[in-house]
Amino acid sequence: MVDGASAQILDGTATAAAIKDELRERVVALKAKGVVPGLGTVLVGSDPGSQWYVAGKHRDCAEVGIESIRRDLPEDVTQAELDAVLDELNNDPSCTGYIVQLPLPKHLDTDRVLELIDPAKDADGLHPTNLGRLLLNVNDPIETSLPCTPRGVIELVERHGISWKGKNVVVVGRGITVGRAIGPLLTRREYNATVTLTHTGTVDLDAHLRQADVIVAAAGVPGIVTASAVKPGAVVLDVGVSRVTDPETGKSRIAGDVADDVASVASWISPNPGGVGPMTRALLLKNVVDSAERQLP
Ligand SMILES: Nc1nc2c(c(=O)[nH]1)N[C@@H](CN(C=O)c1ccc(C(=O)N[C@@H](CCC(=O)O)C(=O)O)cc1)CN2
Repeated sequence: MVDGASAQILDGTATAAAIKDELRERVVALKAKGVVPGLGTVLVGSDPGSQWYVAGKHRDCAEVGIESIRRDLPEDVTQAELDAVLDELNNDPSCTGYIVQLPLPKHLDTDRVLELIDPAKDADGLHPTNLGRLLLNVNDPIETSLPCTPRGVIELVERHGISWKGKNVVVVGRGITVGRAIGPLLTRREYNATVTLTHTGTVDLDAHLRQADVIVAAAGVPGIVTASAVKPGAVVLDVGVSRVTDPETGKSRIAGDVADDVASVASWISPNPGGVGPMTRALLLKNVVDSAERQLP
């Protein structure tokens, strides 16, 4: 965008609401065939952000008719006690899929926890088997869950009539939930994008960004993507979530990875909040419904 114009909005709130409407109908059809989808959540500790996300997941489930099971554990839960809860959910037939809210307190072993989730019940798509299947491309068509945020980013763009085909995509951030997982998806023949994975150690990040038709900013570094590094007309997705304290008000707020002035250069931009976050939640529900449908005889 140029001449004082502002980018169009990739509206995650409205798109997530449309996805939930579709899921509601699919849940009704599943129940008519005797399959009741149920999402479990495991929350350790009392981090306000994590509590808010988990409460949101249960509200979302109620909205579309998915049953939900909640396991809230104290901050000082032992690894053995947590392992036992995972074992219980793995063996609970009413729980068709579940997630462990991340991050976990430091004394717990996140890799072990993700490995203990039954891959068939891994609603986040973060079990090593499921991430491996994504890399090996055996999960195409989808047979087990794919990570929710990458799926959310892809659908948010497509549902605004924008094709990924032939696009040069620059991803910023190498985390497991977004950065590392989105490349293997977007390079599938179905999307045919070309993906460059950059990160906070990349030399001359801005030079990479200037080549991008689409930027997926998921580094968790407030304002790392600035207008001067964005090609006019690029599509920009802000996935970053950092909590910062406003020096003027003293209040805490969410800061994304994309600086405000990028809206004057990009053609489309996802707001934050209201962009990728609601899509992450909607795609979690979609993972649960997809996996319940795979259980149909
Ligand atoms: N097990 C997982 N843990 C975490 C994941 C995940 O996908 N699986 N992602 C994030 C947290 N997250 C979901 O769990 C999440 C983050 C943000 C939002 C969201 O809707 N955000 C709102 C703004 C919220 C606010 O103002 O605080 C928005 O973007 O509009 C949903 C889900 C880390 N952990």
